[in-house]
Amino acid sequence: MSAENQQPESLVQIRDLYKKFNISGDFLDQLKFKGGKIVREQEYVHAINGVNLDVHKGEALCVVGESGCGKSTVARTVMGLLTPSKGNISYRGERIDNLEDKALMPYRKKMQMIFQNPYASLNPRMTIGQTLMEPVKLHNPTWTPTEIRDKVHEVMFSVGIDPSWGERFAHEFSGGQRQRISIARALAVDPEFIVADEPISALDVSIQAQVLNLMMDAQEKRDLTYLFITHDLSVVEHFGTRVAVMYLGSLCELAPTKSLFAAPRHPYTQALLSAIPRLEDDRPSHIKLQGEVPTPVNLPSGCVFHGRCPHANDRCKQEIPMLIATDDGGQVACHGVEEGRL
Ligand SMILES: Nc1ncnc2c1ncn2[C@@H]1O[C@H](COP(=O)(O)OP(=O)(O)OP(=O)(O)O)[C@@H](O)[C@H]1O
Repeated sequence: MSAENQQPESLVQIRDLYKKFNISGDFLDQLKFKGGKIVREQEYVHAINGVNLDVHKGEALCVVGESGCGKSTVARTVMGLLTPSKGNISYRGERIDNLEDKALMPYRKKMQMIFQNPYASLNPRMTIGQTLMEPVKLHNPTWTPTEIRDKVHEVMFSVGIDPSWGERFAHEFSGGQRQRISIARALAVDPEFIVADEPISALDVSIQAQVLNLMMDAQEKRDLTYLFITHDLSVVEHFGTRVAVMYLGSLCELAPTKSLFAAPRHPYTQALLSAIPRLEDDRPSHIKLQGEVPTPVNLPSGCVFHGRCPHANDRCKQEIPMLIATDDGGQVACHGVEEGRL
């Protein structure tokens, strides 16, 4: 088989994933007076609703969408920080969402996470050296102190933090430097896969590009795979191999980055992209969506986007669209595209 016909290797598999959060409050909050009787009612936020997604080895898969669409919940569920309400997560074909702590250890070494806020994610009572040494020791129990120190120095150097600063505390560093240290902590255990949840959005605009370049550099040198959560489409255009677009807990489109920006298929993706300021004259005019995103407590019937979609018909109001394959190797969940109307 020629190289271009080969299927990409799937590193992480997200299957039929649902996550709902119980927001009913305590027992007394749940009691409601209805039809002359007291009844107990539970309320849920339906944060993820049937997401299927594969992360390919070596890619940077960006997940985009407006605030509250479920991006972070996908990231946290993949990392085992949240338990799926339904569905499962596999790593190289092995299910990991139901593993006990001990069985999960080898995967914790392979899978690392970088968080949005470098101020909150570093322990203020530990020196940077201690912060970086801790995971190296944990995941390499047979290593000598010299091997551990060498590894810490190597990752500090690779993220542009002087290894001689190991005795300093997190508060002695700027936001950009702290995020570099968080990246170093993730890299210190030689992971294969990194989930980065809005890793640059808390940083000054002037240093966002530096941190992004650092992550791209690390990807190339260390053969990393990223699941990159962001609301910033200009970041995606530079960083992403493929893009997954989410709306109200569902995946509406998945496509190679170039195709998505050149020819978005889903009406929601088209509206999102039309909002990016561009210099070219041929840019599509801004598509202004009607109304607000509905509440994830009471999901709309049919396509979750139908209430705001300029192309919705009766079928869209009733039937949930399935993801269908597109010519460019992507997928789109839209009745209009499937019917050839769009
Ligand atoms: N622990 C929780 N309890 C209740 N609701 C939650 C919880 N975590 C997330 N949610 C809700 O789930 C939905 C999805 O949240 P999530 O943080 O995944 O979205 P997001 O796309 O990452 O948004 P943002 O970019 O603002 O972080 C939102 O409605 C959010 O309020």
